[in-house]
Amino acid sequence: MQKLKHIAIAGNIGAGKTSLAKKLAHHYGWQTEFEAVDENPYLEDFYSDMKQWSFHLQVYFLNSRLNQVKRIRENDHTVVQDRSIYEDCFVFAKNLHQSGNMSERDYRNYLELFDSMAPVITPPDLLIYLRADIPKLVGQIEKRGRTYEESIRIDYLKNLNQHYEEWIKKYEIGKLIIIDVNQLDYLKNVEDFALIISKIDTEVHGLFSHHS
Ligand SMILES: Nc1ncnc2c1ncn2[C@@H]1O[C@H](COP(=O)(O)OP(=O)(O)OP(=O)(O)O)[C@@H](O)[C@H]1O
Repeated sequence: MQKLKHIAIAGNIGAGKTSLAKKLAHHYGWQTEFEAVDENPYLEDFYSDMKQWSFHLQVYFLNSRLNQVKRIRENDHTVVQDRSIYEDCFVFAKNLHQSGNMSERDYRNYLELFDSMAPVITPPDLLIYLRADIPKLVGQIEKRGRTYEESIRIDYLKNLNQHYEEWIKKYEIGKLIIIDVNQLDYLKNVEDFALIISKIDTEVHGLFSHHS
C-alpha cells in the first residue's frame, strides 16, 4: 500500500497551522517540520521595513523550505509541515511584489530561483488549507503576542487572504482539504478536532486504499 508521506498545512498568519500540525502529529504518530521563527535572521527587520528586507527574507524562506522538503522526502516517517513552499512564492512573494514592497528585478530574480528549484520540489501528498477571516487571524495573532507581529496591518492580512484564495482555487498538484476554521476551536473542543480527523481519514482512505 502506498504511504501518505508528506502532509502540508497551509494558511494565513495566525490561521493555526502550527497548533494543528502538533495535534495531528500526536494523533497519527507523524513527525513535524516547523519553521524555526526564533532563528530567522530577517523576520523582525522585515516587519519593521518590508521594502528593505522583502527579498532577503524570501530567499531565506525559499532555501529553508526547500531543505524541509528534502528532509521530508529522505525521511521514512510521515511528516506534517506547517506551510508549504508554494505559499512563499504564490502568496507572500507575489503579494510583496504587487503591493510595491518587492521591486520588479528582485521579484524576477526570485521567480527564476524558484523555477531553478522546481525539479527538486515535490508537492505534498495532502495539503490542508485552513481558511480564516480577518477577525479570527487578528485574534490569534494577538493571543500569541509576538512583538514584531504587532505591526501587521489589516490590509496586509486581507491581501494575503486574497492571494491564498486565488492560489487554492488553482491548486491541482495534489490532494486538497479545505477547512473553514472561523467557527472551530480544535484546541479546546474535541468534537472540532474530531471533525478535522474525519475529513483527513476520508481523504486518506480514498487516496490510498485502492492502491493496496
Ligand atoms: N514567505 C514568507 N514571507 C513573509 N513572511 C513569512 C513567510 N513565511 C512565513 N512568514 C512569517 O513568519 C512568521 C512565522 O510564521 P509561523 O511559521 O509561526 O506561522 P504563522 O503564519 O504565524 O502560522 P500559524 O499561526 O498558522 O501557526 C509569521 O509572522 C509569518 O507571517
